Amino acid sequence: MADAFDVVVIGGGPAGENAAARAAAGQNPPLSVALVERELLGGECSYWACIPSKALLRPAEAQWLARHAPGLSASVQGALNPREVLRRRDAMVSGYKDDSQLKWAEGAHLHVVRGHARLSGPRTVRVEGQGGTRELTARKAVVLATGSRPRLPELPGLKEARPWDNRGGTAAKEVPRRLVVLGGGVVAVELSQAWRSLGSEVTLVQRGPRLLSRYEPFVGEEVEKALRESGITVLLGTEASRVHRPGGRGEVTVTLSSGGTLQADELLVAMGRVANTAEVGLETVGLTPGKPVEVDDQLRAKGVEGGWLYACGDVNGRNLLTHMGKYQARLAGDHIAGREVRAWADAKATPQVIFTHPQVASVGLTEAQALKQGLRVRAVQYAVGDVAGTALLGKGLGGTAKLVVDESRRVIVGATFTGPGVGELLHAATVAVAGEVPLDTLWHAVPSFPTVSEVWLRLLEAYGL
Ligand SMILES: Cc1cc2nc3c(=O)[nH]c(=O)nc-3n(C[C@H](O)[C@H](O)[C@H](O)COP(=O)(O)OP(=O)(O)OC[C@H]3O[C@@H](n4cnc5c(N)ncnc54)[C@H](O)[C@@H]3O)c2cc1C
Ligand SMILES: NC(=O)c1ccc[n+]([C@@H]2O[C@H](COP(=O)([O-])OP(=O)(O)OC[C@H]3O[C@@H](n4cnc5c(N)ncnc54)[C@H](O)[C@@H]3O)[C@@H](O)[C@H]2O)c1
Repeated sequence: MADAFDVVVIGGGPAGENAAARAAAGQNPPLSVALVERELLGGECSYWACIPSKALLRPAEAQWLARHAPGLSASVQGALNPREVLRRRDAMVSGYKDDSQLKWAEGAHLHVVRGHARLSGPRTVRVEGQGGTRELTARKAVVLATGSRPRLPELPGLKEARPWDNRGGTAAKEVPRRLVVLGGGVVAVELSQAWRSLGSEVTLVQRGPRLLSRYEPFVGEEVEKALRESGITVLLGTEASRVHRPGGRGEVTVTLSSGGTLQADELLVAMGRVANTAEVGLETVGLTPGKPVEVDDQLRAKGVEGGWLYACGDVNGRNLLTHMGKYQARLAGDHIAGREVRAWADAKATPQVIFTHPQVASVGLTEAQALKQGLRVRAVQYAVGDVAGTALLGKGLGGTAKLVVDESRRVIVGATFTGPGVGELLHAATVAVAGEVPLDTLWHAVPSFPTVSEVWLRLLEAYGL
């Protein structure tokens, strides 16, 4: 017999947890919500993505900042202690156990079901778990929040070489002596820097002409310079053409399109993600498996009659970021609970921090994206190192700040910062972009002296205020 709930959520990552909790709390009496998870509550982000990667990067960033502080730099010239860094990483991922998340879910009155879930028709979900198969029905809605998995390109020998993906790259117990990284996006630059800081000889291989190509051009240039300065070999415009590692262990050889070869002890593949929709029963409700689930601005799957299927987080392919998945999930949960919602921040005000040193922080459109959308924009730029607040943090730490202004409305549609700790500068920009705060009003938002935020004042002056 089927177990009936008001809502069934498939996938207990950040998106699924937030959709479930928000739906459960959104009505009086509360809706009954089942949350189905096949591995660990908390999802990829908590154990094999955001949290461990940032835990691995943090000591190196603190060391970088200290090494730029006159008076302190001489005391911090030694190497990091890899054992302690890896131990800290293990603590930050709760030893790969989800007890605390389970406690939270119970506190939020969610009914946690363990197992692999598949849609088996409209409003029905079949769960295969250790205790057998269980059929769940949803009176109001099913939320798909199954996330994404790494994309492994068709490269001869790659699969057999058993390369690291984000799991190997964040959960490894040993520091490889030599590491080759394929890709030039966010995962590639963050994890290259993390493993280099722990002592690996790192070679990063990027097919395109620059790193981090989705951001303002200075972002890739400045991160590339920092990677090279830390001893990482960066190969741009280079592709791997085959991989050889007999038995999937030991030394791995990567053949490059240029003809040369690289030898390493580990190979990390960081070439993007694929939505987890191949094995979730999409075909039983008329959707195509294997592709992201396209959604409307209420996060309902397009093409499903009755509007009972929602999709939040990486699985819908809108923005592969934890905070944006959680944003969508809050809106989906509210909509299920009967509130009017519209998800618009995805398209115009998505913030992101890349936790390299220097950090990269961006929100909204780049200048090139704004021009492509046909906006009449003017961009202004200022050196982050030229404000007193940055100089006080240390010597030679500065990066670049850039605002993209929509000239017809005199509002900011995009902002990008590089430099020390600029991630914490970003929310001001997100408020300005999402709130469409007019420049003439921003002029009266006075940044404190001497902080890095004074770069806002200089940018507005550069614009002509
Ligand atoms: C190395 C790395 C670092 C990252 N760092 C950041 C960062 O710093 N900041 C940031 O914002 N984003 C970061 N991201 C992106 C972020 O991890 C994802 O955007 C986020 O995890 C998406 O959340 P989600 O809930 O959609 O999916 P996931 O976190 O993937 O969770 C999906 C859950 O669903 C479960 N599941 C899947 N299929 C089924 C099924 N059929 N039945 C039951 N359960 C199922 C999975 O086991 C998993 O627990 C990073 C990604 C990587 C790879
Ligand atoms: N700090 C953060 O916010 C953070 C950190 C890590 C990951 N993430 C998110 O996780 C997602 C996945 O990150 P990612 O770095 O894997 O993906 P990505 O899309 O950022 O980068 C993929 C890289 O792989 C390269 N590539 C793709 N196919 C290739 C091929 N066949 N041959 C050679 N090169 C190829 C691309 O040129 C690109 O450089 C991203 O959306 C990212 O935003 C966010």
